[in-house]
Amino acid sequence: MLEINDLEVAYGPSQVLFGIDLAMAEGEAATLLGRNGMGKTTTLRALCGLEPVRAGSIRFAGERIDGWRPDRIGRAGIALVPEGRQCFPNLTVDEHLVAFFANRRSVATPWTPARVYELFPRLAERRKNLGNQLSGGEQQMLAIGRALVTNPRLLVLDEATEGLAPLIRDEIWACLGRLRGEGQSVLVVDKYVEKLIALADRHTIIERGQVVWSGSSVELDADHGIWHRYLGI
Ligand SMILES: Nc1ncnc2c1ncn2[C@@H]1O[C@H](COP(=O)(O)OP(=O)(O)OP(=O)(O)O)[C@@H](O)[C@H]1O
Repeated sequence: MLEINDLEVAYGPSQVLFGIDLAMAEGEAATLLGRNGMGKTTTLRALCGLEPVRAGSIRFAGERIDGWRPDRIGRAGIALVPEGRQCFPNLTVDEHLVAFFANRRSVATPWTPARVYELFPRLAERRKNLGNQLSGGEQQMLAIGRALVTNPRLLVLDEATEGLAPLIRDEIWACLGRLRGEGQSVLVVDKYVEKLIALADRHTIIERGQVVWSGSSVELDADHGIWHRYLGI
């Protein structure tokens, strides 16, 4: 479903990705790991068309999508839950979900605003609140809901548990586990390796814009030397 080959990205003269490879099959959950500033967010942003690709290729669902505009990539079925949530301050919760709802692939049981409210009852209580009137946890739930109602083939989450209270974080992990159980393909960047091992099938670790390790949850779980060496844990 997704194949990133030899991806290179630069911010002006400063190159930050030096040939990232990553592949995912439909229904898989994969992670991208690495210390701060190693290029995880940049990889996700390039995948979503938010940073220009300098070299390499990105194929999704049989098409080469590098060079496409972000809205086209979104319509092709990739939805991003961005770092920092990026909820619209002047739209209500309801407006976020209604504006983004689409069932382009005609899935049998699509994510609708009503289903998102079942998933996150706290959001239902806040449905008339504006984006800037929500707590961090509520904004995160809204960012996930906004991505889900596009009914994506691939859901991409960048640090979705960052800065949240432990109970809310657990709620987000439970939500991701449920999505995974329903067969949703997910690509996750996060810091909680134990949670990610439980959630995902495959992991890719990057360091200074290059892949330094990739393998299964079993392999990552078995070798804490990898955690120490590449993740500083
Ligand atoms: N807009 C930008 N302009 C210039 N350099 C940038 C920009 N965004 C990121 N960088 C640099 O690119 C490198 C990779 O950053 P990136 O945000 O992709 O890392 P990351 O692995 O996601 O880290 P973090 O966990 O801190 O978000 C870093 O050195 C960062 O300083």
